[in-house]
Amino acid sequence: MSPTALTTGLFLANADHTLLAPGTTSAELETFLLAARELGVARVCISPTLIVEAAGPLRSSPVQVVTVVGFPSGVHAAEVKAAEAAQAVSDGAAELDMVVNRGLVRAGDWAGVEAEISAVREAATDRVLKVILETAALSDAEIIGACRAAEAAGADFVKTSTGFDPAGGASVHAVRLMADTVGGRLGIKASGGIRTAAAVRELWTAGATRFGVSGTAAILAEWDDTARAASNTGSGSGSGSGSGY
Ligand SMILES: O=C[C@H](O)COP(=O)(O)O
Repeated sequence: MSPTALTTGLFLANADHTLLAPGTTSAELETFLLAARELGVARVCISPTLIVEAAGPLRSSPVQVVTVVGFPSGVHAAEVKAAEAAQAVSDGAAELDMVVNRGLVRAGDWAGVEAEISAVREAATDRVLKVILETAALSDAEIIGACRAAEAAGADFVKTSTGFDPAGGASVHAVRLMADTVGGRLGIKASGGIRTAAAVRELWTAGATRFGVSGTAAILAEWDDTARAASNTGSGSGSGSGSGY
């Protein structure tokens, strides 16, 4: 099934405009948030210690806050990730992007992977939960296993990448594999190294339903809705489900 054409509006509704650089100052955060309002993105993804501070610049705007848990390595104890998630909920995050413990994934310890995702799920029962797999550092079998564990633990999305790992970011191959495994039941967030409108369209066609992008302004600057016919010719498994999963 071909996905719905990805218009500017649909992209904005499914974009998590991202600023996760360590060392971000209050002034940089405010500039970023005001730009996010101008761009019209549905959400911003920021570091957990900045959530409370973001409330001021986002006041009276529909922009929601996404934050990260166990970021970027994922090698935190499940209890620590759960506590971090609980704090983020209390601070006002609408969505949580947790980094999975990649060592557990590579060891094939699916019960362990499911247990740590479940711990975060229980700490944030009414928030959208995404599980970052760092797909560029995993084999296909590991990606499939991690997607299944995320689904079993009650996650809402699986997400390709932190954007900070030397192994790389989102790929069409990984997104297609994730979509083939849990697409239609879980959302698929592509993130890390997505710099062009063409890349966004390609990932959408492969099955991505959400985009984590720091270069949102540059992507929008070159966006051309008349190119949407081209995005409809792919044979990916994307659900094209708008702002849902
Ligand atoms: O989670 C989102 C990523 O950190 C964004 O990566 P990027 O800066 O390469 O767009």
